[in-house]
Amino acid sequence: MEVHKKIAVIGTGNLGNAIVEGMIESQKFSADNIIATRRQTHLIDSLQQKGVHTTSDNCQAVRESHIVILAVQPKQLEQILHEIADDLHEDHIIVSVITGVAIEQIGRLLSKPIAIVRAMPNTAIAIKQSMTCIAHRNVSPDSLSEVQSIFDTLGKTLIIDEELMAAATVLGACGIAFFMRFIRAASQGGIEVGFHAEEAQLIAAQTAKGAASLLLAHHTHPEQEIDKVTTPQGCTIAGLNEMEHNGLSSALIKGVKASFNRIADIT
Ligand SMILES: NC(=O)C1=CN([C@@H]2O[C@H](COP(=O)(O)OP(=O)(O)OC[C@H]3O[C@@H](n4cnc5c(N)ncnc54)[C@H](OP(=O)(O)O)[C@@H]3O)[C@@H](O)[C@H]2O)C=CC1
Ligand SMILES: O=C(O)[C@@H]1CCC=N1
Repeated sequence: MEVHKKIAVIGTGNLGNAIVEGMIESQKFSADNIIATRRQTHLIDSLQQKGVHTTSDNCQAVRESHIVILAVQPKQLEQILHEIADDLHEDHIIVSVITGVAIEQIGRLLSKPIAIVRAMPNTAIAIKQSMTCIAHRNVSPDSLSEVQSIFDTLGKTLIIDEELMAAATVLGACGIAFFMRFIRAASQGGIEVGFHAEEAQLIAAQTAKGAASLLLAHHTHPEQEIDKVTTPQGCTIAGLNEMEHNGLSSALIKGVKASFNRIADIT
């Protein structure tokens, strides 16, 4: 489905940039219909070269758009809302990808009846492979499906209760960094056992993609797929058990919980 509505991304940093890149890559959005803002606009010249309208004028971006994606850091939100409040009207849909800020908080800061949806994508949105969790309160079915269809073109989506948004952030958004670190460690191991760095990374990354794809295609539990790899008295079980003796699963679970606990301190 093509998206013809004008979309403003307020705060085109790491995530905002990935969102815009994904929209362009998908060819479902015309670059003409995307307005990307940040104060240092020269840092998004690459988007401008692809036809995106770039500006530091958040109010103009809001006036010219229908959907407003807020992608600034949590500490920058209040000032942004103050700045754009007068230009927001009831036909706008706000999509906040900001960590740790509730819909109710945004609504209170705006004190206007505007549809607000929270979305939690990850940086794989740049290549249309995001996992995006979406939460809303009292948004019309049409507005919700409009927002969901945007993220559907950029990966997979799941509608969740807002209470689960912090958990979604950790598992889905921070998860990109967690899996990257796993791939880096696997690559480093691969170098120890004989590969050049680029070869080791290719093997580790494609293998990680294959493992994830198996779960998504078969709808199996990871242990079922592990059982198919662990030949009796073989090298896989020897390696896996050594990793577990050193706390692999425990470290990952503790890391997820540490990230989750940090979200409560963000705002
Ligand atoms: N990075 C990620 O993987 C994910 C991030 N998030 C959330 O997304 C949000 C953004 O994170 P991230 O992209 O990492 O952070 P960044 O700091 O990279 O991006 C924030 C951007 O906002 C811009 N900005 C700040 N103030 C203004 C302003 N007054 N007007 C316009 N633009 C402004 C900054 O640019 P400049 O200084 O030039 O104005 C900056 O590029 C956060 O709330 C984060 O929690 C959610 C999921 C994943
Ligand atoms: O690290 C952060 O706070 C943000 C939220 C999820 C990914 N990056």
